[in-house]
Amino acid sequence: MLSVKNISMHFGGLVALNNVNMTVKEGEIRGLIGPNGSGKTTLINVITGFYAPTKGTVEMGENVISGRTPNQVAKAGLCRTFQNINLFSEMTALENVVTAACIHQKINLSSAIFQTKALKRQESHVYDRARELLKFVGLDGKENTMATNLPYGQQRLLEIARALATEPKLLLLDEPVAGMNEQESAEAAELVQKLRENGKTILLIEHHMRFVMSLCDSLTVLNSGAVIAEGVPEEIQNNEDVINIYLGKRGGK
Ligand SMILES: Nc1ncnc2c1ncn2[C@@H]1O[C@H](COP(=O)(O)OP(=O)(O)OP(=O)(O)O)[C@@H](O)[C@H]1O
Repeated sequence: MLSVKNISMHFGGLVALNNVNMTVKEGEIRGLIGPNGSGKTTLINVITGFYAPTKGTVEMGENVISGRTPNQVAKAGLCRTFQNINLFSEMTALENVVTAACIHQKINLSSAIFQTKALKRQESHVYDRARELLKFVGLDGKENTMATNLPYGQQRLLEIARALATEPKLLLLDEPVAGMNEQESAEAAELVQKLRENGKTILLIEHHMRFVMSLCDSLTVLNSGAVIAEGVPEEIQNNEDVINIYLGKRGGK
């Protein structure tokens, strides 16, 4: 579904990514791990169109998406959540999801001015879908709560609902459980499982090793901008290079 081909990214003289290759298969949960500064965020920014790579291509199915804008990438079926919460804090939970859903709506000027029946039908469909998504992530009853007034764990769930509103084929979750307590991360793990059962393909960047190892079908490990290992969680846990550069350092929490 997603193919990262020979991607390099240079910032001046600094080589943040060096010839990275990665394939994410339809329906899988792929983990992307690596120590701080290994290039995970840079790779995500390349995949989602925030950076144009110095070299290489990113493809979604048959389409080349590298070099396109984040909006165009979202329209091609790839949506992300952010490491730091990136919600519209002065909007309600429902409004946050509705706003994201609008990228798929084709509203022409005359129907907006004349408030046609078709437009009203479209609007009511968007609101229904947004309510459904809030329920799916466990936020039913919170529709009218301001995003900023939700507890931290629920704000992260709202981010996921908002990403889902763009109907992505591939959902990219950037450190979804960062800052969550154990109970919240267990709930987030259940949600990610539920997403997979619903046919979503997921690329997950996360430092929380137990979360990653229990959820992912396969993992890609980056170190100093290069892929040093790929495989199922058990292979990665037993890979000596990985143990030395990453799990060993962090004690595999
Ligand atoms: N916009 C930028 N300009 C210059 N250097 C950058 C930029 N973004 C990232 N880098 C550098 O690229 C390298 C990879 O950083 P990156 O943030 O991608 O790593 P990471 O694996 O996501 O780290 P973390 O786990 O701490 O988020 C680092 O040396 C970083 O300083």
